[in-house]
Order: sequence, then structure tokens, then C-alpha cells
Amino acid sequence: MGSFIDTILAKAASDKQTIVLPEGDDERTLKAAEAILADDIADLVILGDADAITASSYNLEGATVIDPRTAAEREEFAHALFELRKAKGMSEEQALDLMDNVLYFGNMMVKLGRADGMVCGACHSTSDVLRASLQILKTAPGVRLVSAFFIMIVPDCEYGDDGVFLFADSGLEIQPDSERLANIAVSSAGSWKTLIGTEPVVAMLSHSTYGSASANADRDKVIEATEIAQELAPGIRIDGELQLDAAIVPSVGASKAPESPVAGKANVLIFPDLDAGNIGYKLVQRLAKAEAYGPITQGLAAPVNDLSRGCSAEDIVGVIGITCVQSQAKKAQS
Ligand SMILES: CC(C)(COP(=O)(O)OP(=O)(O)OC[C@H]1O[C@@H](n2cnc3c(N)ncnc32)[C@H](O)[C@@H]1OP(=O)(O)O)[C@@H](O)C(=O)NCCC(=O)NCCS
Ligand SMILES: CC(=O)OP(=O)(O)O
Repeated sequence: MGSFIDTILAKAASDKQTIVLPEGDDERTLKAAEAILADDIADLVILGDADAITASSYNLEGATVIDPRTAAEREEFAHALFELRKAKGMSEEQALDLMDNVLYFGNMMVKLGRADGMVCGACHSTSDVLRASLQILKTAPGVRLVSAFFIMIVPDCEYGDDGVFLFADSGLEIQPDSERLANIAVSSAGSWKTLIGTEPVVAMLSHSTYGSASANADRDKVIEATEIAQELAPGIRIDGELQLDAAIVPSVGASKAPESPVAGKANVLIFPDLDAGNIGYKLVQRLAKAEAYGPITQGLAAPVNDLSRGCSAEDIVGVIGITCVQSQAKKAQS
């Protein structure tokens, strides 16, 4: 793994957080858990069939293993879930039934402070993972929109921060309007600062650079989103609309958008919709052999992060480290 993830894991280990891994029946999750425990990076709670987990070939000594179907906390968590969701029509019985679902049980652990964060999605779809978190944890104070990004580490790449990029939204918001797109850009700049620590340089991506394409709704959405984002965060370098080459390649940026403070230097790439963002990250991951960590959420009241069902155990280790660093940052702010 590259130096980005080494730095993240060292930071995670410096102030250990407690992370729930609800997919205890997934082989990659157990392999990742073994690596996290061996390097003393986080305290782990693993959910699932306790007999099967403890009988697995992985050394999970030190982890707390809970089977939600028989856990002592079921009634307490179900009642708390009912209180949270009764206005939305949930009954006590439905809340208790949901405690069989590891995603709901895990989110309740985070909600009630039994864990600092959660990582899952190796064998659950993104919509199932995120819906449960959006319903239970909700947005952080002052935040209107939750969105999701990937940290991409592209090998042998001189663009971005030596090949490090943030791609958003690659996981959650399907068709953001200009206001939502602006919010995604501003949140992504904040996430870049939290995880990478250097200055975010944010490009609002389009098929057009500075009006090169004739007016159309897609282009105009990105132009409007850029204006809103610049107003929301005047201290952050955000510019658009920019094509991908103008955003990251200095010579192309200089020729297509010479006055832009972002063109040719972008490290945070904001895609116009989820089709572009999700396809874009998978292209770079698979064709450029980039490491891809995410979807990492931003704007949730507590860090719950998703995975692609195509993830490796190493990806899970990285996302656990990122979740710990997000939790440390959240505690530092409060
Ligand atoms: C995440 C997702 C499931 C949420 O939307 P949904 O299915 O429409 O769920 P709901 O409308 O029931 O929303 C659930 C709750 O989340 C809230 N919510 C939904 N999107 C939100 C957002 N971006 N920010 C904050 N809250 C949000 C809703 O307001 C709702 O709250 P409430 O139940 O307390 O009123 C949906 O956006 C989705 O499927 N996204 C794409 C995921 C995906 O497939 N990605 C590709 C692979 S990574
Ligand atoms: C992030 C993502 O695309 O997830 P999945 O591959 O599981 O759909």
C-alpha cells in the first residue's frame, strides 16, 4: 500500500477508535480485521454468527464479537430505533425485526455511542448501507447534504497531489442539482483537508471548459454550481466549468482556461452526477490500476463508510483507517 494509507493508519493508531464491522460473514472483512488488530490500529466490534467468526482461520483476538440475533442489546437498540423512526411510521415490532439486520444493529451501536464508526458494503449494496445510516445517524449539525467520495491513489502520476485525488460524488447523490453539487464541492474540500492535509484545489467537471460547449442544461448546471460553491466558500480555490484534461493537465489548463486558479492543478474532482462519478472512479481504478478507497461519506453525524462489493481486504483496511481519522476529526471539532 502507498504512503497515503500508511500515514492514515499511523494516525488512526495514534488515538484508537472503536469501529463496527457488520459483515462478519465476509472473508475479506475478517482478513482486514486480523490486519487491523495485528497492527493495533483500532478496536473492533465484529457482527455476525459468533461461532463461525471465532472458528474462522483468522486471528481475531481482542475483537468483540456480537451476534445481533441473540445480543443482550437488542431490546434497548430496538426501542431507541422506534423512538427515532416512529414519526416515519415505524412500529416497535418493525424496529425489533430490524435488529436482525446487521446494518441497522451496527448503526444503532454508532448512534448510541457504543462505537465511533462503521465500515461495511463488501457484501451489501451501497443504497442499503447508506439508507440505514441516513435514517438513523442523519446529517452532522449545520450540514444539509450527505455525499460520498473516493480517495484515488494513481500510480506513476504527476497530476493532482502526485497522483492523489478526491473524486465526488461517486457513491450517493444520483442527480444533484446545482445547489447540491455546490454542497458536494464544499464538503469535499473539507474532507480533503481532514484526510490529506494539503490545500484542496477543486474542479467542477463538465464536457465544457469556460463556455467552450454551446449552452445546454448539463453545462449550465455546473456553471451555476460553481458560482454557488464560490459564494459558500470564498476562501477555497473552486473553479469551473472545466473538462477533465483542463482541470488536471497544466499545459491543457493553461491553453483552455489561462485565467483559472484551478485549471491544471486540481486535486479534488467534482463530477456532475453519479453516473459520471461512479464510472469515472471505476475507470481509473481498473485501467490505471489506482487504489480506490471509498465510498467515504461526508456530512453524516458520525462516520459510516461504504465499500464496493468488488473491494479487497486491503481496501477494507484502508477504509477502516480513514473512518478512524474522520472520527478523530469529529471529536476534535466538538
Ligand atoms: C442513498 C439512497 C439510498 C438514499 O435515498 P432513498 O432510497 O431515496 O432513501 P430515502 O428517500 O428513504 O431516504 C432515507 C432518508 O435519508 C435522507 N436522505 C436521502 N439522501 C440524503 C442526502 N444526500 N443527504 C442527507 N439526507 C439524505 C432522506 O431525507 C430520508 O430521511 P428520513 O427518512 O428521515 O426522512 C439513494 O440516494 C441511493 O440509492 N443512492 C445511490 C447509491 C448507489 O447505488 N450508488 C452507486 C454505487 S456506489
Ligand atoms: C461504490 C460502488 O460502486 O459499489 P458497488 O461496486 O458495490 O456497487
